[in-house]
Amino acid sequence: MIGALCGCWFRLGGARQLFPLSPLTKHSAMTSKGPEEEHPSVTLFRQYLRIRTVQPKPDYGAAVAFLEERARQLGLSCQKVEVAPGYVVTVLTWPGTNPTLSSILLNSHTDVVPVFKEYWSHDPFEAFKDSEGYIYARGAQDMKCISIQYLEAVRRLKVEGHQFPRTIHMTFVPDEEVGGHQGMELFVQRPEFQVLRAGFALDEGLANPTDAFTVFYSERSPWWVRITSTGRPGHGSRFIEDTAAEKLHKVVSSILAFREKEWQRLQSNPHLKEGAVTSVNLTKLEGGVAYNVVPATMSASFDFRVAPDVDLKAFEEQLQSWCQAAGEGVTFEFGQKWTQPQVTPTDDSNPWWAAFSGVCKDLNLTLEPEICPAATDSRYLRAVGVPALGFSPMNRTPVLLHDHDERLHEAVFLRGVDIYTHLLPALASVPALPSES
Ligand SMILES: CSCC[C@H](NC(C)=O)C(=O)O
Ligand SMILES: [Zn+2]
Ligand SMILES: [Zn+2]
Repeated sequence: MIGALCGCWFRLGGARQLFPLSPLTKHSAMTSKGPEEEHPSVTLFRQYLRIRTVQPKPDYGAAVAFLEERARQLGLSCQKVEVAPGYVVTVLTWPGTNPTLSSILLNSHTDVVPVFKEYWSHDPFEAFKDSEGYIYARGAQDMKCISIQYLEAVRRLKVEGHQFPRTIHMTFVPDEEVGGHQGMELFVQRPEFQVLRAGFALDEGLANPTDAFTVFYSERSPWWVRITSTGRPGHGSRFIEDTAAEKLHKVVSSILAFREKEWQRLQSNPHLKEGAVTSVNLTKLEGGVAYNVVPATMSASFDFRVAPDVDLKAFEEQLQSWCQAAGEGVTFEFGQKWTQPQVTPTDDSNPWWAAFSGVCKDLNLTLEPEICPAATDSRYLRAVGVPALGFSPMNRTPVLLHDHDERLHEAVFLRGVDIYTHLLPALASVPALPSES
């Protein structure tokens, strides 16, 4: 029964027949009627979504076991690299026919962000599918869909008997949602990573509510800055001079004025996208012990996201001068400071981009190349010289990552499998680069 229906689904997803139903309202036409009719790729996706890899205590063991089983089913080798105690990077490899060429790295993270269960319409770890075909789950968009799409695209291509010159590695990494410090940041420094000889990587992007697909070619640099102001303490009833609060207020005003300037720059230029300007938010205020005690120390924490074209040395000097202008005893420290922003070229001088965008053009997909406003594991890959694109093939889909009721329509998910089924042959067949001959 399932086999017969699978055949039907595969024909629907065949080459050049991608999503023949154009408007979003036609999603329901590709919806399964009941569990017995569900596409097996969707069933696999829902199984993966049920694994509780939720921060701050992800069940990584269950995810790794799931991936090992996928490797077994697909006939792929599976390597486990423990980059820190309990933090395993799982690598599934489909060898290419020409081992002298660099490889394609398909990256996804296994962890997901926490939920506020009371705000969800369905249990976020049940992977409930409603009658229209929407799958509700934490990780449905970010980014368990992509892990399964990679696996299912590879499975289809292998079943069809394809082989490509370049090796394809699928890396499944932990810890991304808390910064990747125990995941990709360590992995790229390991000999096991060097051995992969990654020439190009795909990683996560973002859903796009329009007909177009977002693709990230760079990221803003996260700078988390804590400003500490010290001043004269005393009784809350007095006019004390040189207080910590007064000086902190000055710095906060300078930074919020800068925020306003960047916001206006974004608003007034329709060619600029959010990732192209520097953003900042005041995210923490700390200090004080009682209403009537003027504290000697107060601090403010900011989440800066610095655009990739900003001179970082000059930007740090700007921070310094805002603090100095506020008075004596105002200092800053970094909670996070990324200083290696890289841009993956999006013109035909980059053969990886030519292959990626060429497939999208053939499939009639409109791309919106942008700078990622947030930070993903792509930054670690680009920093070690691997060009990377952030791509989550979800158009006509509201951006619901990290949100309540994160969900993805099964037809969009399946179309994503089709898209990778076309992308992988092109990327894994990019001819030898000058550096490889
Ligand atoms: C800077 S480490 C934290 C990483 C996190 N990534 C995402 C995608 O939300 C962020 O940008 O805040
Ligand atoms: Zn993510
Ligand atoms: Zn995330």
